[in-house]
Amino acid sequence: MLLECNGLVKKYMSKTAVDNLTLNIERGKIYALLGPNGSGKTTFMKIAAGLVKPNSGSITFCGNPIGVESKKRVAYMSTEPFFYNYMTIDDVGKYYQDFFEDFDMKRYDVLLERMELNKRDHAKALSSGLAAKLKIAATLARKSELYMLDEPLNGIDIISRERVMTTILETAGDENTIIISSHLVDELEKVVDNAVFVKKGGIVLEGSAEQLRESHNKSMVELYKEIYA
Ligand SMILES: Nc1ncnc2c1ncn2[C@@H]1O[C@H](COP(=O)(O)OP(=O)(O)OP(=O)(O)O)[C@@H](O)[C@H]1O
Repeated sequence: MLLECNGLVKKYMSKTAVDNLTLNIERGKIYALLGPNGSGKTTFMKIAAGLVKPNSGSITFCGNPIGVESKKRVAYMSTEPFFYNYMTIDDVGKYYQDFFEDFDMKRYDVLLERMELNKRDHAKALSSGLAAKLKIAATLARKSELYMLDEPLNGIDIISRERVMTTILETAGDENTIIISSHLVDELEKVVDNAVFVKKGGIVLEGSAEQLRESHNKSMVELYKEIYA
């Protein structure tokens, strides 16, 4: 198992963001992490990325606790901006290269081309959609075993979304694992292997997307509406 979580709890003061979450993530699969605003998706990803410590429960990556070693092998893309105002797109690549041993500049160049981004442009001058594409390019340029992308399609126009999703899947490769959180269930439905429905910090439904569709005789969009309406 790539990631094993047992009874994870994370509280922010009196607010329980992740509540007794138990989940196994398998290698080589694509996961949709689904749930309404405030359901705990980001907090879970931050725990798995080693940025937030759970109050209780356990989480391991390849059998070892989350820490310095796992951080080298896990690429996490947050919803927050990550570059400084002075940076060009070229600088963003160099900055990432300094931070991450697995960052591949050639791969970054290919991704920039796919995303129609120019290395000389200033990151702060990009439209929100282009800035979203830059974040994806920088994250995917790492040769990681687990990619966790928090709302990667936010701000990206409907025409580009399919191309961006294809780029994500092709770049990550079949042997690696992707967890994508999104509200755009219909966009994910076409591409994911597994779906995890989160509500109030816990998992309410989880499994292979195909099996969930078959056993409930509903699309993921219909299931989503049923669970959260
Ligand atoms: N740093 C923080 N301090 C206090 N409360 C927080 C903090 N981060 C998250 N929370 C709270 O924890 C809960 C879960 O938040 P989280 O961001 O994990 O949800 P989410 O499912 O990712 O939501 P969204 O879809 O809106 O991004 C929310 O109620 C949120 O207000």
